[in-house]
Amino acid sequence: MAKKNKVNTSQRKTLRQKEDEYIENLKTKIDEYNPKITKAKFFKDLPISDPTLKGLRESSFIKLTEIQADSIPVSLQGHDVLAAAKTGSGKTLAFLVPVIEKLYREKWTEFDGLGALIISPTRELAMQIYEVLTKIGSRTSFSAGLVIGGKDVKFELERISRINILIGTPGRILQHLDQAVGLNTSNLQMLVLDEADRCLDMGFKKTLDAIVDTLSPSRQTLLFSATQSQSVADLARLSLTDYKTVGTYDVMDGSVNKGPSTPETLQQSYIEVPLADKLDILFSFIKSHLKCKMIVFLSSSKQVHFVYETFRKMQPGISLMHLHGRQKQRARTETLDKFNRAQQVCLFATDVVARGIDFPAVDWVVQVDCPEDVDTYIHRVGRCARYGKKGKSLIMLTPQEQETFLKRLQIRKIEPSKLNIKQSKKKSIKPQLQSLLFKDPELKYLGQKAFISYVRSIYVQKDKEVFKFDELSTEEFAYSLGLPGAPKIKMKGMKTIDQAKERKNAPRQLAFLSRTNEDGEIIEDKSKQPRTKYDKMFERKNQTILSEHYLNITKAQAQEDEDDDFISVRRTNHEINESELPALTLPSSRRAQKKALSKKASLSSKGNASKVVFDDEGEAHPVYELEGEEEFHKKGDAEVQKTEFLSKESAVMADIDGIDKQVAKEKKQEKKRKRLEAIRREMETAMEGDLSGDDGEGQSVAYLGTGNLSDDMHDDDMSESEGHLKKKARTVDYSHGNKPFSSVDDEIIEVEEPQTLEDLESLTAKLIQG
Ligand SMILES: Nc1ncnc2c1ncn2[C@@H]1O[C@H](COP(=O)(O)OP(=O)(O)OP(=O)(O)O)[C@@H](O)[C@H]1O
Repeated sequence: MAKKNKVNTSQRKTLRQKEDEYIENLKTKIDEYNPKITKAKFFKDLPISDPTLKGLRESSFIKLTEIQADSIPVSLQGHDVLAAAKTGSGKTLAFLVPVIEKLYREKWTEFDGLGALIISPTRELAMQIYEVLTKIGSRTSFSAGLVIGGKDVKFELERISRINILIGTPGRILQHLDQAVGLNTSNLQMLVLDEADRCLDMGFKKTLDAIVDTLSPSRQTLLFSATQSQSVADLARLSLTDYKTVGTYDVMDGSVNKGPSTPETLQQSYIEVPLADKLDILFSFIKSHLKCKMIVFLSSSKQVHFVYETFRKMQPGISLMHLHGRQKQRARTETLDKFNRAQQVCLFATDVVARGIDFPAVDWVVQVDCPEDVDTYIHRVGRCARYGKKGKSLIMLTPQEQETFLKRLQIRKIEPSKLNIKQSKKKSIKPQLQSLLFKDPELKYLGQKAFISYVRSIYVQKDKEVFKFDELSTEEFAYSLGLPGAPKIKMKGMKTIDQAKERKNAPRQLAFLSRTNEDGEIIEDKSKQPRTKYDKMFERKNQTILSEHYLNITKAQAQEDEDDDFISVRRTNHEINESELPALTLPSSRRAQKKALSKKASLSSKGNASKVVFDDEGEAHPVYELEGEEEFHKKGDAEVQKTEFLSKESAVMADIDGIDKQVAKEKKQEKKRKRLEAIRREMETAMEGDLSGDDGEGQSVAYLGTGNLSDDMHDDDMSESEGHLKKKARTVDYSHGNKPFSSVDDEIIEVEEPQTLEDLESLTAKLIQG
């Protein structure tokens, strides 16, 4: 329902004049503000407009944090800013307030197009910034857009041209700049690079350079990060002009080191743990902190997945969640939402949430795997002890990592205290893990993947003084995950590859010779032979060998495994143990080679050509070996022996049959599961429709104050129709009604409160059309 409050021309003129005067007054106050003399304590002390102040107050932001007090006045004065401040110190507001204010002072309207661009490294962070912006900007009239996912260009073209403040991830923004004619940056007033260090770490350097290249040099740029590095300094040189530095500095040239980059309210500790005991310690830790909210960092998605799945089965007594980059955006958003609301919960995560995300009231950050560097450490622990609140962190360091990593921390003035584990609290979960993996081939598969990704992560680490690949106790580590043995891993460029090459280049026949047994017979590659039923039986009985079913799962999942070209798993048991082979060496001289290959030599090595079979103990017997008659009769009546033999054999056959049926059933179930999964995925894609182009990511465009993003992004199990039924009617004032000086006719549009991203989109469309 649209109402119209009529304002006549002269009233409008007066309002416009008042607005101009108000803005001029604001500009004077900004120019007169001397940060060296005045240090504002409250937002109200700053030269900022009433609508922003109201938005801040309504969101309970009254007092300034240090970085806000230091940087906002400088940014308001129009300088480029390079700001570094500790995690959780309030950097988001430090750049959002100047952004809103700049557009306000410029009397920006939807017709002026893009006024500010905010780039953040991850989608979660972009959403968080968007959410804060919609809160504090609720009293302004700018439109804000979030671009974090795939989208049909035509759909975006219509909307993006009317966005005033665009927030997004680097790749997505560049795509827009490349494709969307509607995204016109010629008018851009401000560029914000949030978590610049993280953007660079994630390999966005070129993308950022390309974005910066397309923007007008007259824009103002704010560059924020929690840690400083040479690459941030380089980026600053390229993207900032005549900039002011604000906040803490660490290791930059000519910079001042103002102390540790971690919050004072954070109590940090470390513990020395052999790699193979980490999960035991982690489980005990969780069990003794059931009333806490904690984030547990592991180095890869596969480890997160494995630990989450196994710990869930062992039920430590606290709600468990997991979050990593390989999950769909929808699942990630949902988990973030649930974690934020929960009070006692343990979240297993990768570094995808290490930076920037503002989790409320986290008590503990536990780093099970050593971070790649001190910056990552700082960001991880920064998920707690935010905005002056207390928090605790624990890092597990292996004896190999400990000394050097502690030194690295010390250089940055971070000195965690040592914790010792009480012997009474130590409890091994290895037997439980082994039993779980024994029973469930999928868990075993996850365990193998976790093993590989950890070993791989150590191999690829840059800091070889901390991460000592050669000192990894792989067998013990595999055992600690519940695996029967360490999967064989081949790393590109390692010795084994060279050895393989050497072997490959040797004359073929000689290579065969080197694989002959003591009898001169060639040991054939079993995998090339057709597998008999008995081979299969053996595979099933022997738990250390992959079953058919298990192999099927591994094949199916291997396709999605990015590591495959880098490393390959092979079960130890499938390998011929070279040390057990006869010590044959390749003849070195040509003469010796010729001799070795001569027919005579070959025949002499083969010995007697009569056929033999081997018993369970490996003893050779002639193929037809009849039992002595006397011995046979000693065993009892022939008829009874026959019956016994038949019943024994039929019992064996029944067993085998049972196993075969089970395998067939499992195969069928697996097929069904995959079919259902495919249908589910299709349905999801269909439901996401236009909203989600390539990978389920979303995009939204909305006028500020149109609702809470997390609500909008939240996707309940509820069906779409149910979702619509639940909508509440809500009135959104899209005019300048709340602004002290309005230049547009007051107009009220009644809209439904958005529940989902789709709702938010359609609401935006309505507003734009309106
Ligand atoms: N002036 C303020 N008054 C009250 N709370 C504030 C204020 N500024 C920020 N906060 C709160 O402090 C928390 C941390 O803020 P923010 O996420 O902006 O920190 P950050 O410096 O960006 O951290 P990180 O480096 O980890 O991204 C948030 O919950 C935010 O709401």
